[in-house]
Amino acid sequence: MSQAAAATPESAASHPARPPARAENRAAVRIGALAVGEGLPVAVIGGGDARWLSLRAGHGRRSAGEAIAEARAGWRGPLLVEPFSAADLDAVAAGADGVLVGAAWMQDFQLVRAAAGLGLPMVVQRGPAATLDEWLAIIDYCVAEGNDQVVLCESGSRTHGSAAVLDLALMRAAGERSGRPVLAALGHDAALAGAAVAAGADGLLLAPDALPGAVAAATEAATVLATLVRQEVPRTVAGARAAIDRVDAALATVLERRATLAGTVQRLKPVGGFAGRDMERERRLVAAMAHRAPRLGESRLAPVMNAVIEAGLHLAEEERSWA
Ligand SMILES: O=C(O)C(=O)C[C@]1(C(=O)O)C=C[C@@H](O)C=C1
Repeated sequence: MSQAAAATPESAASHPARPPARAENRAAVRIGALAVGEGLPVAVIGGGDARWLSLRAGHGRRSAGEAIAEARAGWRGPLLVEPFSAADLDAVAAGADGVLVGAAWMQDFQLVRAAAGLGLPMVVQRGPAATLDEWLAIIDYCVAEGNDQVVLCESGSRTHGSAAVLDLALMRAAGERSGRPVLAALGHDAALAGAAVAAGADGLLLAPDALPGAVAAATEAATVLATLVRQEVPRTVAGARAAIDRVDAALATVLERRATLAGTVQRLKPVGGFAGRDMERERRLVAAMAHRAPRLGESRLAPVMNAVIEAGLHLAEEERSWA
């Protein structure tokens, strides 16, 4: 660390916090072409990565075969299906890539066993009053049927008759204790997508009819935020490039935001733009950044930040309203 960096007030005294190291790549479960639990990216089910269909929604009045065929007609990717009863299981086996065990019937052991017997991957939602032990016990029912492909999905507890409250600590504990991938069921609202990703969700489950805005917000959290809060260790060129693409997505988001803020400073300063350049301020911000990027260090960061700052100043001059 240089003396200048040590003297910089913006810089933290201690080392920057590392994203939590979580047991990535632990026991990935494949749902069709989608691998859940293989690290990043976090899967968005009910979004671009996979769809799901609930036969419960129709209370068994609709033919399972027809409903699955209809879902398949509009979607070629991975499809999860939640059966209404054992009568649906043949159609599920024929047309689905995985079975969703809904929160309402997590403890219908007969149906869970029969569904597990299909051999398809199982996504097991936690019943609204189920404890962690009761939830994890469902894995044993599946394994007893010879089905080891289990993903756990936290879908919330009911408190005082209100909407379900997602328990992200429980989701995390379920992942750690079981060594299985975990999902967070967000319903129609992606407001907790970032929190779920930070808490270690391997995937987000949105309602089948979630609006595009919610899908976009969940996808953004799964891509951009996940990169900032989770570590990944790719082992192939393709994997490393995919990881770089995610980092670049985060970098672009941050660069755009920085350019906007730099433009604000130009408008507010007595002398803005290149004419008002403050090299001492630039030196100090590079020194502060070197704390978070110690291997790059000040000497490598300085030209990068010079380019970033100059791009911001050019943009501000183009959009000149401060002059
Ligand atoms: O902080 C300022 O005074 C700015 O104008 C912003 C900014 C920057 O982009 O960070 C740009 C030019 C200055 O030389 C220093 C910093």
